[in-house]
Amino acid sequence: MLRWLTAGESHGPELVAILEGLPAGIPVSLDAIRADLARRKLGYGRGARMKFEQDELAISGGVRHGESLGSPIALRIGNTEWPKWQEVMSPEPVDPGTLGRGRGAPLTRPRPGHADLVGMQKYGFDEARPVLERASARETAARVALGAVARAFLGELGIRLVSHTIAIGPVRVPEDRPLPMPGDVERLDADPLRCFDPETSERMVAEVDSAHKDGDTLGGVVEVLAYGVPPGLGSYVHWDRRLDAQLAGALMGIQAIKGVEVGDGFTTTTRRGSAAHDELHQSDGRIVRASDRAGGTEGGMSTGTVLRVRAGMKPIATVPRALPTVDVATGEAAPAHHQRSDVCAVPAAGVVAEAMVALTLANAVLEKFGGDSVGETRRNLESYLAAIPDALLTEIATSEVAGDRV
Ligand SMILES: Cc1cc2nc3c(=O)[nH]c(=O)nc-3n(C[C@H](O)[C@H](O)[C@H](O)COP(=O)(O)O)c2cc1C
Ligand SMILES: C=C(O[C@@H]1CC(C(=O)O)=C[C@@H](OP(=O)(O)O)[C@H]1O)C(=O)O
Repeated sequence: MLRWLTAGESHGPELVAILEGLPAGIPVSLDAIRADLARRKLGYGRGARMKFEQDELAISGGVRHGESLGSPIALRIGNTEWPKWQEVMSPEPVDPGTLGRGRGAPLTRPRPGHADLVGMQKYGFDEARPVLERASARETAARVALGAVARAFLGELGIRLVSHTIAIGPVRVPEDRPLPMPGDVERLDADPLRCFDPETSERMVAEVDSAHKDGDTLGGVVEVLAYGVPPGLGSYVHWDRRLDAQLAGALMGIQAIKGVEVGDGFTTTTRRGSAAHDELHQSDGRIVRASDRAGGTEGGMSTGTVLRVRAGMKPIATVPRALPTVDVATGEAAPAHHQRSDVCAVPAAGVVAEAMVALTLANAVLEKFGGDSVGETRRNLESYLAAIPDALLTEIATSEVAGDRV
């Protein structure tokens, strides 16, 4: 079983993350993790903080000479903004007199749609600072770092991931467009919205500009694809062993994600059964699926076709033209607090979603195949595949052979 934990506040000294349960022998490169951290900062519409804050990555355990040791992997990501926040976020008590001004002023006007109000009720705070510090999606940097390690493990088994933006607000990629492949990552990352369709991307940029001009924010939809996933990860035997349920939980666990679809998801509900499923046919001694509407799972198990999941993100809650709220210090109506924020963080959410899918798949792989070294995991996977009887053989949709969406 793979376990992972993150800790750290948005304006604290650093984020820390631990990943336990990965086998030895996985190539783990600081540069590869840094590259993923940089990808998480991408996207047209992100706020000023992404430009000046650097993610200072260090590995403090579990890796030697570029390879995992099988022991817990410990990562640290320093917040370069820390010097400005040392007093506000000091772990030691500070003089309340000096704290009450500037950055340390109490945030008593909770933002509708953020964690502020319920967090204050739940944890017994009289202002929102101690809530938003951990609710903030700054924490997703730690998950992306862990996800990069999980992806390196999956890569050793031929499983490769890619994510892209499907929609920004009402602007959506038409359903008949081809799916990106893992080899398209550079092109995707070069696009302002990480959108694979240039014409839609232009309209997305205009939508972000328009929201920005209006002092407003946007959400959208991202899609994660995994190629080379063997059949049989997850299980139908119990609810919490279903791969689709695990993926949905992992994606829903990302800040601001409010909907998840597996495959054609909600669109499937509008179809008749005869047009909703993936027919099985015989071709060259293999069973092939005539379409990929299910998105790579049946009965809570991976099918071997392209795994395709989508996550819907709500618009950013810190709306520049601040929403009406109540100042909990006075009981009076007031605009919600706002200093700065992203107009749209959907492209970044795609990179985070990719990390969460990688961690979920890595866990499912280890549950099925185990292994204390990556070589052992690989041998177990190969012998499982080799033991599938000829009459049941299907193709695994690797990134080399997978076709366009049907
Ligand atoms: C990558 C990313 C960046 C985000 N940036 C902001 C932001 O700048 N301002 C904001 O109010 N919310 C932002 N959010 C969303 C909030 O963190 C989220 O809405 C909040 O924690 C409340 O959780 P909930 O939306 O899941 O209920 C971001 C989310 C993600 C995934
Ligand atoms: C710092 C990050 O995202 C932050 C997530 C976030 C939120 O409320 O979730 C609010 C913003 O922080 P601030 O209010 O300090 O500008 C984002 O910048 C990051 O992704 O690294």
